[in-house]
Amino acid sequence: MNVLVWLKRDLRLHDHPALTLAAGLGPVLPVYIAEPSLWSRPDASARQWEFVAESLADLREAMAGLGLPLVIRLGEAVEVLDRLCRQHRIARIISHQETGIPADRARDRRVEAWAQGAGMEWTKVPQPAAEGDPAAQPLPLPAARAVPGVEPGAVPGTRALKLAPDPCPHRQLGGRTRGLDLLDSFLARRGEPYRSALASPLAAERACSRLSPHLAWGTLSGREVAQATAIRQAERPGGRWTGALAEFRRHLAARDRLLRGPEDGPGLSDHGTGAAGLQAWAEGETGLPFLDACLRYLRATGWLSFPLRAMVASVATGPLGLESETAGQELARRFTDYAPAIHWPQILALSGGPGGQRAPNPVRQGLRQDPTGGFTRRWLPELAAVPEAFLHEPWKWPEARRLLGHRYPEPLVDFASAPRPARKVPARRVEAAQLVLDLQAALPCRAPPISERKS
Ligand SMILES: Cc1cc2nc3c(=O)[nH]c(=O)nc-3n(C[C@H](O)[C@H](O)[C@H](O)COP(=O)(O)OP(=O)(O)OC[C@H]3O[C@@H](n4cnc5c(N)ncnc54)[C@H](O)[C@@H]3O)c2cc1C
Repeated sequence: MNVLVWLKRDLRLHDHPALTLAAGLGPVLPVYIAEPSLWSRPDASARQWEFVAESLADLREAMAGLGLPLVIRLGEAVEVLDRLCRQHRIARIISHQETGIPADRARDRRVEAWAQGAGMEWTKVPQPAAEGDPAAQPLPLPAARAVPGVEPGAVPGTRALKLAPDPCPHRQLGGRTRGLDLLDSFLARRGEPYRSALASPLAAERACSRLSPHLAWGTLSGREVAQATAIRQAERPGGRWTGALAEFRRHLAARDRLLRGPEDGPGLSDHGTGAAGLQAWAEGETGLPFLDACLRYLRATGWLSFPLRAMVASVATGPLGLESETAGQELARRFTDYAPAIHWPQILALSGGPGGQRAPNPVRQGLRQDPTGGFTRRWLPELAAVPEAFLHEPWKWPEARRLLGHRYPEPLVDFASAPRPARKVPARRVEAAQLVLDLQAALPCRAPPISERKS
């Protein structure tokens, strides 16, 4: 029986239950479909596609080593699957289960309707969980035979997908090899100060695992990352490692819970309010230096640590008054690691969900997390002349009139009098948001962004 394995956010060969199942049934045709209708959504971006394209090239090479050509097609899922199944006498399709936004689910419903009409069996298997059955080992490389004679097809470029230019000079690069290098260096060296470094913009870049795009697009499985961490824990490295590794596993478990939680996320049909603050916020031109530095860093790298994501999101939906969907879409496009099942519950939780989060004050955050201003100055060169004492509040600088309104904007909001957001959250979203709040409450860097409340 010829079996088609439909790859989506699982761009690897290792620990791949769908591929393992297929390999046991007969010759395999692994296919990735670049779907224009999904890549034209307002939460998709060229930086995400470029990461995926690099991961596909890496996967293609790894599969070639096993004699298994990776097939890549540009087109809508139903048409591509229909054509491949007819041309190559496919009897069954196997893929992983996904949590996603309504657009993904609508696509899945169309594929289900087609499969039913065509008499095609489509089996969806769960992605391996990071935590759960401790005896369940990551799956080894499958010994698969290929369906012969399939034209492999090229990896489409961003132009073919009509993605807008999205310069991201410090973006993380895709491919499993890079993911494994990050995992090794995190567990061997970088991760020791993980707990204390999360909130610091300078330290987090190195002390966080930086595995998120690899987990989001599946070049590594959560289970293999958790298992490698368990092996490191068994070595009892001691000192700060003990807390760091336990905390890291807790985050992997939180990811699992969100991926298995209620599917949610907005329809993404709403392009937002067009509020005047949107562009300033998105470009890092709000006049609040630490916030702007974080936003510009995100634009250039595609990544921010958890506490800083929480700050930029809650300032947007709180004091700046942006719609959560608008702000969430803007952030989603900037994140190379965009994962709807994680992203949207976070956005909802930070925009007035259970517990009604109040935005942290970026001035206070700047003074606390970047006291000498190294990070802020790096991303805001126009503040070079501002003395350290005024860097996070340049409007208090006696010579501010030389700067504000010319080379750097006046602050967009007066933070001291910013209102608390109050939005009604639909009941079906509450459970997902609550998971996020549980995690936030337990974060070691309690201090800054999320738990801070102004009197
Ligand atoms: C507003 C907002 C939006 C977010 N959007 C995304 C997103 O689109 N994609 C994404 O992967 N993460 C998202 N996160 C969660 C978190 O910020 C990132 O996973 C993390 O910063 C990625 O860096 P890292 O890989 O170095 O994480 P580490 O701290 O090293 O954690 C390891 C892994 O655990 C998972 N993880 C970490 N924190 C969380 C969390 N709070 N909830 C669920 N899983 C977590 C991630 O897969 C991460 O790669 C968001 C957080 C906020 C506040």
